[in-house]
Amino acid sequence: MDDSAVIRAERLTRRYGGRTGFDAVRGVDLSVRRGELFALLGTNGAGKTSTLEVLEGLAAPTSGSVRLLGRDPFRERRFVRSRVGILLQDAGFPMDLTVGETATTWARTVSRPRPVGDALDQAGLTGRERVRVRQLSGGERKKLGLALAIMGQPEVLFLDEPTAGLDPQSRRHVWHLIDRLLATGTTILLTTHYLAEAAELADRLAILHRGRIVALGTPTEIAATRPARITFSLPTGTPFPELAGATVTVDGSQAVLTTEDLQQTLESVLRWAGSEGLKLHDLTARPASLEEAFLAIAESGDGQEVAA
Ligand SMILES: Nc1ncnc2c1ncn2[C@@H]1O[C@H](COP(=O)(O)OP(=O)(O)OP(=O)(O)O)[C@@H](O)[C@H]1O
Repeated sequence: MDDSAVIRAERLTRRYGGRTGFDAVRGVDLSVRRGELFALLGTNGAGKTSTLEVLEGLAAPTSGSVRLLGRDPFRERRFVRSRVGILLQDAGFPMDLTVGETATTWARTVSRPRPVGDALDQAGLTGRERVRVRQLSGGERKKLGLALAIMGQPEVLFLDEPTAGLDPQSRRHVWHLIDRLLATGTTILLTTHYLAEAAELADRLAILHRGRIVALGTPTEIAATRPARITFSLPTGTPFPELAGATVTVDGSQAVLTTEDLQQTLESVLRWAGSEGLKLHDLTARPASLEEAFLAIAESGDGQEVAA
C-alpha cells in the first residue's frame, strides 16, 4: 500500500442493520495520493456515499481499516476535522438564516477560515448574502454547501456529487473552483454521476458496483478496457473482408468495426478501401469512452475487476 496516501481504505466493509443486515460496502481497498483528484463512480445504491462517510470519519467501518492523513478519522475526529472539508449530499442548513449568517456562523467553527466573502465568491454566491436559505434554489444550496466545505482551507476535500442539480454554467464554475483548489495542493475525493466530468477532472477513479470496486485506474485506462470503434458507410452490397483482431458488423450500408487495436485496424480498413478504390463516407474512428466502460460494468451483473 502506498505510504504517500492521504486517504486509505483496506478491506473496508459497512453493514446496515446489524448481523443479519445489508452489506453496502464489501471489502473496498483504495488509496488517494496527496494532491490528486480521485473520483468514485457507481450506479445508484452502489455504495459511494456509504464509503465516503466512513472515509470522512462520519461513520465507523463495520470491518477493515481507514486512514485519513495517517489517522483514524472516526476516533480522531478532532485532528481530522480541522484539516478536512466535506460537502454532504444533503447538508440540512437552518432555513431561517441568511446565506451570509450561515457562512459567518460556520467560519467561527473552523480553525483557519478564509474570508467569508471569498468563500461565497469562490462558490458562486456573490450577491446572495442576504437571501434566506429557505429561498435558495437547490443548486444554490449546493453552492452554499461548497462555500462551507472550502471555508477552512482544507488539505483534503470530500465532495459528494458537487455538481448534481447545477446548470451547465454553474457546473463549469465548480470545475474551475476544483482546478484552483488542486493547483494549491488540495487532495479531492469526489463522487459524480457525470462521466464526462469524471473523465475531465479525475487523475484516477474507481467504479463501485454492489459495494465492490470493479475498476480502478486513470480514466483512459478504464475506457481502454472496452474495444475501440470504427464506423463508416459504403455502397450496399459491397463485400467486406475479414480483418484480424476486429469484429465487423455490416447493416445495409453502415459498417461498424470493434477492435482492441484501433491503429492497426484503421490501417487495414484504409488499405482495403484504397485498393478497392472506395470512398468511405462518414468515417469515424475513436477509442471507447469512460461512459461505455461504465455501462458495460453496470450491465454486467456482479462485474469483474477490469483494471488495477
Ligand atoms: N441508513 C441506511 N440503512 C439501510 N440501508 C442503507 C442506509 N443507507 C444506505 N443504505 C443502502 O446502502 C446501499 C448503498 O447506498 P449509498 O447511499 O451508499 O449508495 P450510493 O452509491 O451513494 O448511491 P446514489 O448514487 O444513489 O447516491 C443502498 O442499497 C442503500 O439503500
